[in-house]
Amino acid sequence: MSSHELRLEGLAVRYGHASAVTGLNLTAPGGTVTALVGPNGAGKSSALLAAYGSVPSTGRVFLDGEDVSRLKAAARARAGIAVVPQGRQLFPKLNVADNLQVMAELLGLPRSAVDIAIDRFPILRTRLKSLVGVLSGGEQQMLVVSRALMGSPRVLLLDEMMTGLAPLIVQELLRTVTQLAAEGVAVLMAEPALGAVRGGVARGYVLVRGEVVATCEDGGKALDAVYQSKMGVLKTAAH
Ligand SMILES: Nc1ncnc2c1ncn2[C@@H]1O[C@H](COP(=O)(O)OP(=O)(O)OP(=O)(O)O)[C@@H](O)[C@H]1O
Repeated sequence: MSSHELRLEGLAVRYGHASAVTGLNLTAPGGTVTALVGPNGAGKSSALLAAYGSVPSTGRVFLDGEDVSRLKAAARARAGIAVVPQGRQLFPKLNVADNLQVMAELLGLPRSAVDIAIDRFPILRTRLKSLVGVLSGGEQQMLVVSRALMGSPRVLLLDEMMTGLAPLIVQELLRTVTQLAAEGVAVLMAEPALGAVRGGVARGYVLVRGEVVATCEDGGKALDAVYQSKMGVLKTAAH
């Protein structure tokens, strides 16, 4: 079983004159879940989308040591980087099976890949012909995770995956994600607060205004404490 790695070196994202991410250095090794925590607007989504290749950036992105910075998003997806985007980006007027088929085609996978993806969460099989727009938030998120895993990715980027979901769904998704990490997938999870997922996180980075202000290798609980203390300092400084 091989363990994968995502490495970002000097990653920077700008929107016009505004800087969203500045010189981000980060490593997400397989075997564990790495978190990227930070308040709204910190640049978490921008960093993940830049790693995936769907927003322009400077700096370098390495997948298992290989520089993929020059590849477009579709090529990075085929190389093994998958994303669960904030807002899910499903096709609400297509059914569950057809949403998965779109990704199968993007990745050049056979029709059987759709069946395998559906079986990842049993509830999806019962909703196969349902339009995605009528699924619950939890069902939609399971579909997005199944879709992200279709190409057996080496790197999995999760952008606020747990926001607004019921605790039972959060725990089910967290089990799936920690299992994938244990199998060697490099998992990078961006969240504005660790909350219920603390237990699944092994290490992480605190991002504020596009910059890493702290790192932690001692588990989710310790990372949360570091994050809280950084936010406290920022609040105090603002007063
Ligand atoms: N498409 C865009 N055009 C212009 N500015 C943007 C765009 N996307 C994000 N930004 C800005 O970049 C900064 C970082 O946003 P980003 O969404 O990456 O942060 P975030 O940490 O993911 O926040 P959130 O939790 O609110 O999604 C913010 O100031 C945001 O307003």
